[in-house]
Amino acid sequence: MLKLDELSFIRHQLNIPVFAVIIAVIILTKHLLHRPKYPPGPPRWPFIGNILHLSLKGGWKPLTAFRETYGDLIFFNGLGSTVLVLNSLDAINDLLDKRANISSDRPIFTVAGELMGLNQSMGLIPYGEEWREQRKVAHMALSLAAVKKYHRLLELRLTMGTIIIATTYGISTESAQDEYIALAEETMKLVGKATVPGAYLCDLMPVLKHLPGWVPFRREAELGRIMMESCVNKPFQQVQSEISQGYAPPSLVGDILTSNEIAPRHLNTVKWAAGSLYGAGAESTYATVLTFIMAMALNPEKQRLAHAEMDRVVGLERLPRMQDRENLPYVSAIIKETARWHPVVPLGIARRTSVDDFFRGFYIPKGTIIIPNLWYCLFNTWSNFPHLTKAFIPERFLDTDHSHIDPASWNFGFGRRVCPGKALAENSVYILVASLLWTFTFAVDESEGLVPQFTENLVSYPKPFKCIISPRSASHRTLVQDAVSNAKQSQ
Ligand code: HEM
Repeated sequence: MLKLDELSFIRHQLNIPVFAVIIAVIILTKHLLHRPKYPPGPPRWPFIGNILHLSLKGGWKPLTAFRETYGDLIFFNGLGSTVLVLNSLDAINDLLDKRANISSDRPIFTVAGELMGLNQSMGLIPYGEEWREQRKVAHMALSLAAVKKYHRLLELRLTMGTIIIATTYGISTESAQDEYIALAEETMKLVGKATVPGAYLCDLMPVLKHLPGWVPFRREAELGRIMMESCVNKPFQQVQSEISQGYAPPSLVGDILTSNEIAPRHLNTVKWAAGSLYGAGAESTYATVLTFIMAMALNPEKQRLAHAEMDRVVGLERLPRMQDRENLPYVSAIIKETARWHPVVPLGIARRTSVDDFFRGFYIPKGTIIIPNLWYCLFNTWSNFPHLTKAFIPERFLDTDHSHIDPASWNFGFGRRVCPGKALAENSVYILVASLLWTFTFAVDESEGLVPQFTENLVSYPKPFKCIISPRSASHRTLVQDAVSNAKQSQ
């Protein structure tokens, strides 16, 4: 350390500009040495940093391309935002599960959250008391024990949307289709687009939310808000009105509203917890089943193996049931391989850190958005054998040494915000896949060909494709027709 009189001596020996440069270099070096060390990432520009590199328009593809240069942790920084992309299951588990106390918040989506109003739903609500209350409501309907009572409903082979509407609000499947499902599906299209981090410039520069209402993204947000409110309010109000008229069919919302003293502030919690289930559950299940159909059309030999197992275990006289699952290992392996071949939530649902922290020696500032790049993690597991990665090989999950990580451990997220609908989703995907396999053969339409392509929204499903779906035999067709008319009569 130089003393004052030494400094003034040096100043007299050197001319003033040279002295100033030396001092500037010392200060800059000190600053650089003590600057927090962020994880690696693309080069930064002054002020805007490199945040604009973070275009998630191509879904997982641009992030995966960066991974080749920067490794498991990639950091983006600029315009007041910081984003950390995680490219390995170890890193994801370490941060989102083992350090869940600091990584369980969600990003602030100015457009989807604030302007459309989605920040009240369980998936986006900040980590805190209201979130905990909503999870408790969801747990009543979706715990392992609770979903057992839906087996009969699942065996009717209804779509997940119909099941959620029926169990949450007690609304019959036909009126659900007419009144609620079409609206919910339209709303989810907007939401799916709006909840990809960086989907709108306004999410990076929130000040833009003050632009006038005619600006296209503001108009989109207003439409989203109206649709969202309708989706959440309409079925809830129907249950309230049924209760006031003296009869409401059994349902999650009906049971809660009639069995407890509900404080008015809790009404909103129940309403949003219930409304969150359709949004979060229907599309991901639908995407899984469509991905399965595409995989089957492309892999006739795997399909034949599944048909053989089906015929052996279930036979030709009845449709598969829930309790057949443990005797259908190949069908279970097909379901796991479908999740691995194309995960339906390839970038998870982003998180946000709630304190400044160090992770693997790097500084991660409070408020950093965390994106788990699940797609890359699964691709990478077999990256030494690219042909094996892209191929659809259910057999990898029949390995007795269990060397392949079960998709159930990552497909539904991590830590405290893990998907509360996991048990219902697994049951529902199983019964739909088993029933489709029992009934149909899926084949590529040779005149059209089939190249797998997927959408790049939060929930990623196959882009429209053509394939030939035929009943496996006349007796399969008759049996299914009988099952459908019995199901209609029993509703
Ligand atoms: C195959 C079907 C499904 C998949 C792949 C899936 C996947 C996911 C994933 C990856 C998350 C993010 C978890 C995290 O942040 O770590 C999530 C959250 C969520 N899921 Fe699912 N899910 C499925 C079905 C369902 C169903 C059927 C429901 C409800 C009936 C549901 C309700 C939710 C809710 C409410 C959240 C937000 C939880 C929170 O933020 O606390 N999901 N899901």
